Parts: sequence; C-alpha cells; structure tokens
Amino acid sequence: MDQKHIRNFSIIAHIDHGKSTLADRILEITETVEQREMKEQLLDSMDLERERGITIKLNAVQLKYTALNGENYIFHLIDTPGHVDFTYEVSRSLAACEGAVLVVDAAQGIEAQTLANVYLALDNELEIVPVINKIDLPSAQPDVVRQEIEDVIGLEAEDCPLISAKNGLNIRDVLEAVVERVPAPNGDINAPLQALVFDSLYDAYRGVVAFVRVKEGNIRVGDKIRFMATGAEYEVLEVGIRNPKEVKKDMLECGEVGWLCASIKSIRDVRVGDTITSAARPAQNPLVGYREMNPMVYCGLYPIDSAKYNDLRDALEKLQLNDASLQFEAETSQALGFGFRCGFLGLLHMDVVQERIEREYHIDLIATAPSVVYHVYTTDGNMQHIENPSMMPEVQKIDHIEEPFVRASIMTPNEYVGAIMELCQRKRGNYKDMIYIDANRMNVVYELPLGEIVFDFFDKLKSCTKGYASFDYELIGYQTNKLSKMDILLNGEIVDALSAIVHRDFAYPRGRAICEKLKKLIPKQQFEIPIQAAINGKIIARADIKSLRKNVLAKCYGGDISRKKKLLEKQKEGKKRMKAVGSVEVPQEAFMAVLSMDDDEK
Ligand SMILES: Nc1nc2c(ncn2[C@@H]2O[C@H](COP(=O)(O)OP(=O)(O)OP(=O)(O)O)[C@@H](O)[C@H]2O)c(=O)[nH]1
Repeated sequence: MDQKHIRNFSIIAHIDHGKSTLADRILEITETVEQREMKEQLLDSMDLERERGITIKLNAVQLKYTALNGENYIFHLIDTPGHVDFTYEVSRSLAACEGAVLVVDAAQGIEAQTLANVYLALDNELEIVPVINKIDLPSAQPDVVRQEIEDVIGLEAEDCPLISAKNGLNIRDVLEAVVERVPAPNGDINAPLQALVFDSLYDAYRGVVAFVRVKEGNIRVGDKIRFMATGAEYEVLEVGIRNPKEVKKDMLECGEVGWLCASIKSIRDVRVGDTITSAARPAQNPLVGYREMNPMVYCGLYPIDSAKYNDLRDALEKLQLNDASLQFEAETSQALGFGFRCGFLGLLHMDVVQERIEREYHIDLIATAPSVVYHVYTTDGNMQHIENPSMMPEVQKIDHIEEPFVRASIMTPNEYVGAIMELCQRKRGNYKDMIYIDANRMNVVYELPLGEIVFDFFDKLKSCTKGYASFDYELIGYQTNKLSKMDILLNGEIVDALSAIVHRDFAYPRGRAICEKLKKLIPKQQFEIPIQAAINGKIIARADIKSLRKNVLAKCYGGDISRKKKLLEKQKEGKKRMKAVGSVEVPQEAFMAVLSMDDDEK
C-alpha cells in the first residue's frame, strides 16, 4: 500500500479518561478482532495491567479501515503507557507516529496528564486530534470541555468528535478525523533504511522481537541490519505486523509499523529509541532522540523463604529479558540474608517488578526502602557509587557525599501553587522559576534531591493538588550536601536493611519519626524491644515496644472451635510476611517504614 493511505497514531489521555476503552472500540469497528474474541481492554495484555487498569507496555496494532470517501486505509495504532516512570516509552512510541488522538473526559475536562501528554506530542511534532469521551455521563459537559481544549491547549475543537467509548457512540467520527487530519508518512522509499525501535520483548523461541517504525527505506527478510547505538549486526529472519495477532510478511515498507526478529539473544542489543539501519548501506545518522536509560532507584529484594534464592535469581533473569531497564546484582544483608540489589526507572516500575515476581513466580519478597545512587568521596581521593546505604564507608574515611538532583517541572492550576512550593521547600528543593501557561495554569520549576522524590513526593503532590498537578523531572547532576548514614538498631543490634542516608539538618526529626513508625509496625513480642536511630554511633532517637504475649484467642470466650481456627489461620497468614531479624520478628512494612514516613508526623 502506498504511504498516502497509511496513518500512524497513538491515543493519549489523562489516566482513566478512556484511552483503552476507545482502543477496544476501534478494534471492534474495524473488525480487527472478532466479537467473540473481544476481551475488554484487549491491548493491555499483561494480567497485571488489566487488574490495575493501567497500561504499562505499549502495543502496536495494524487496522484496516474503509473511509466514508470509499478509500481503504491502513492504520497503525500504538498504545502508550501513562505513568511518569514510563515517559521515555511514551515519547518513543509517539516518535513512531504522525498524529495523536487526544481523549478528554467530558465530565472531568483537561487534567494534568492531558497537558503533559500534549506537550510530549507537540515535542514530537504530531498532529493532535481532540476527542471528547464519556458524553453518556449525566455530568458530561462537552461544550465546556470543548472551550477548555481551545483555551488551555490552543487546539481547534469546534468539530471535535463527541463520543462514548463505553457505548460505542460516534467512534467512526474518530476514525474519519484520523484520516482527514493525521498526515500520511512521507519517508523516502529509496533512501538507506532508518527504522525507529520503540519497544521490544523477549520470546523464548525467537529471541528478541523488536517493534519498529520504518521511517526511510524498507526491511526485508534476509537483510543484514545494524543497531546504530550498540553497533550490533544481525540478519533479519522474520518481519510482520500485529492485528493484534502476529502476522508474518516478506517486508516492512517505508511508513509501516511492525516487528522483526533476527535471532537476537540479548535484549541489551536492542534499545528502545535506537535506529536500525542497513549493514550494507547504512544511513549517515540515526533518527533523533535516543537516550540511554539508567535506573534511578535501587532497592534490595530478598526471598522470605531463603531456600528460594535461586528461584528469585531465575525470576529476575527472566523478567530482565523483557525489560532492559531492570538491573540486579547479588547482595547479602546481615538482617535479611541472601538477596539482590535491583535498579529501577522509578517507584512504579519497582512496584510492578515486585508484584510480578510474587504473582508469576510465587516468591514472597521482603523489599528494602528504595535508595538513589550517592557519590561518596573518600579521603584517599577516590569516589564510590553507593546505592545501598549499608555499604557506606566508615565515617572517618569520608571526605564528602554528593547526591543526585533533578529539575522538576510541576504544572498546576494557580490555586495550588502555594501548597506545591511548601511541599518542595520541605523536600529540600531550590526554587528556580514560575511560568504562566495560561491565565489559570502555571509551571513551577524546582531543583530537588532525587532521594526526596523517590520517597513520597508523588503521593504528597497528588494529595495537595487533588491530582491536578502533573509532574515531570530530569536528572541534572550531583550536588554536595550534608549527608550521613542513619542506622536503626533493634534490640541493640544494627539492622543493615533499615539504614538510610539522611540530610543532617533533618536527621533528628527523621530518626524520631522512623522509631515511632517502627514501634507501630513491629508487633509486640515476649520481651521489650528498644528501637534506636543512630548517626555515627551516636543515638539520636529511641522508642520502646513493650512486651506482651499476643494471644489472639483471648477474645474468643468459650467454645466456637471454627472461629478459633480461623483466627489462628489469620495469625499464620500475618506471620508469612515476617522476617526474623536476630530475635525480633519484623514485618515487611517495617522495611518500607522510612518511605511512608510523613514529615508532618515529626
Ligand atoms: N460512562 C463512561 N465510562 C467510560 C467511557 N469510556 C471509558 N469509560 C470508563 O472509564 C474507566 C477508564 O477507562 P480506561 O479505558 O481504562 O481508561 P484509560 O485512559 O485507558 O486508563 P489507563 O490505561 O489507566 O491510562 C473505565 O472504567 C471505563 O469503563 C465512556 O464513554 N463512558
């Protein structure tokens, strides 16, 4: 098919505005998927995605559409993840398109992520097609939302489709708008191959499957290709498209979106954002915008049952095949035994990996609080990368410590600016700038320590702005700060897995807060347990857990044996998540205590 009849687009939206539901309806109406095969939110193929209702991995599907003008078109619909951890993937998938359908909820109007996604689309020079969804809701206000789209985003919205993705109303209007407004690809079919890799997955039989958008030239089975960032070369064994089942083809033509396999055994050779070119006739330059992705957040993962250590290694290795941004290496903790230090793009990524290990590989885990990577300069003039607070060199040997800083842009309606500034100050932020987006919205710019952001910044931001602020950040470098390791002692013994790196000006309140928090989380045991926070061997805070023999049956007067059994079962269930640290049973939540600690609780 010639390029004039191809349309490549993504659907972008604020979370829950109906992106996946619209994608489902589009698949139905183009008869890409037969009715009986239709599962809700078909594109969200991972169980976890479906359960959490979020899109984690993007997908690319080819659809055939006969427009009202009688012409046949090929659409490639690329679904994108919606969370800041995966912004890079969103950006790469947008780079594979010429247009984006922007879904806005008719009852909620424009929200934070609507704007953030619009900016990403504009960065990639996409044509944006606004669509107002959920017009079936009694609270829908399509006219108000239409005005908002014009005023806040500056997009022409007079004829924008008004739809109900849920009820399948006016979906065809969306497809017609795509035909009319999204430009056709215009690559040069005779130029040297340039194909953008926007996703990849690992298949046990075929190796890495790379998802690509052919920008210039074409790819045939048998071609020798080169990945421009890594230099790796392979012979193409299979190419094809998804509809959403895989369909093999002889070649992917200029303008098309599809997949290729080349017996690639290492997912590290295939990086999202890289450009594939021909080994025989390479392009001069790669496509713009490739960025190396490094983990931002680390934590220790330990099996609760230490016999499962090797199973955990297997699970991590398998997950890594599909997720090049996951890193891990073996580590040992005096408190937790053998485990792995793992690196993630962000907190949601960390959460998703943990949950997949527990669910798909049936390994119960203890996770330690996340940490960023510190640069520790020692008095002998060397520098160490420390991503595990317990590995900090002795204090006498430390000259100074640097921590990573990010530049954060927070877009918010004006009324929340005060609350956001207060939050950023509390998180040791340096105010940088404040820019009006329009009469009602501002972009507040702060430099913040990443170490503060990985704690509870998202949650705090969400709650102080009722979810209206959107947040994005980029690493800007390292800054020296007054940082120290804070140890936590249980029953007089340091628990290495609870150590954290803190700013000295905040150490006392933090120490006090964490002792109090642990006191609440660690169940009373048969002896009294002192909890202490210490910096450089000096105790700075203390709380005590009183002793008590916990008898869950105490409240069960007399006879009912089944009720007693139930209570004992429940207690056993609770115990599963405990780890014996020395003589103290510590629940999983305690290792994350420092995370959920509220500065207001000081
Ligand atoms: N009433 C009504 N509800 C809708 C409509 N479209 C979607 N919904 C509901 O809105 C919720 C969110 O829809 P999704 O399609 O999962 O939203 P999403 O934007 O894909 O969300 P993420 O994948 O998490 O980013 C679901 O409960 C849908 O059933 C609609 O037209 N009308």
